[in-house]
Amino acid sequence: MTSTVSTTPFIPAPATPYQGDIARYWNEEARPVNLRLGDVDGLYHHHYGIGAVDHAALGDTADSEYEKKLVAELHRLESAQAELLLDHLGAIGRDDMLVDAGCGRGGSMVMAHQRFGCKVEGVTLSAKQADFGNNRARELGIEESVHSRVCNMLDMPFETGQAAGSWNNESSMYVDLHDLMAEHSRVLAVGGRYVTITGCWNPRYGQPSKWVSQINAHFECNIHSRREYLRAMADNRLVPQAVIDLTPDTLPYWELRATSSLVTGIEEAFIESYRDGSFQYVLIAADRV
Ligand SMILES: C[S@@+](CC[C@H](N)C(=O)[O-])C[C@H]1O[C@@H](n2cnc3c(N)ncnc32)[C@H](O)[C@@H]1O
Ligand SMILES: CC(C)=CCC/C(C)=C/COP(=O)(O)OP(=O)(O)O
Ligand SMILES: [Mg+2]
Repeated sequence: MTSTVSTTPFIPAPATPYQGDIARYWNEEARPVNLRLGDVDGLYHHHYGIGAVDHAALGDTADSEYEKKLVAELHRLESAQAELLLDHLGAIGRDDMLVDAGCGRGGSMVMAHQRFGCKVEGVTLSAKQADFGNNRARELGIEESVHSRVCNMLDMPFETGQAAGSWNNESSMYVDLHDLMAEHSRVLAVGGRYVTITGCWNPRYGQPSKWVSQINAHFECNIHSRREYLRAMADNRLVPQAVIDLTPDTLPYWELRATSSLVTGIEEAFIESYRDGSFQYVLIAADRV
């Protein structure tokens, strides 16, 4: 009798039915706006962009190459967003370990490794995304350093104090924030840095606006308020070192995206909620004390 060795990594059962739905959502996701942008240079993101549009680079809308330039410009702005997140991780050495909680297809992880030379561990609920990220890492010859796995970010297989830095890039709206900050606080070394870039509803508006409800329905997520982020961090030894309102910096991305053939239908909700002040795009960097 011969024994067979499975090469398929163990995929844990979802912790909740909701997490099962989210795993399915990302396993089925294949929007051209994400794949076409990633194809520009092989960094695949599932987050949005920041910074001014380079109109000189875009050129004339009548140009036959315009759509290609538009895709490259949207991608440049998305990578600029990830660069800003990495800027806030502080001094990271080659021997350090970083954690990307909700890593998607792994674009930010590759950028982190290219910048710091360190090990980067990613977790996602989607087996398809983890495979995609690991395949990209293999293609780049960095699979020893950049690794994705299917895992709940609220229960990560890392030792207490193991990480020098950790982040959520548009992935915190799928979980309870107290549970999330407790888990980051656990895996981070004292003196380590946590960074999130997220969309959050603005307590000054009162309650989530109709646009925020529309975004929640579109992505099956549950956007938190800015207040909830700060409270969950404060309760878990994460002390904000920077809170940056990126709303004015992300609007040009959305206004440009709304003119492209790759629109998905959610552009109006982002543009209107950023404009009416009910929704904000923020970066929060916090020290683990
Ligand atoms: C919008 S994507 C962001 C991906 C990535 N951070 C990026 O910037 O490209 C959201 C990600 O969060 C992940 N996610 C949601 N809930 C999660 C959970 N409980 N544990 C691990 N990952 C989760 C999804 O699997 C998906 O990869
Ligand atoms: C800021 C907020 C509220 C984000 C919600 C999480 C989310 C789905 C981010 C973008 O993913 P994506 O890149 O797959 O989306 P799209 O297809 O719209 O580009
Ligand atoms: Mg996208």
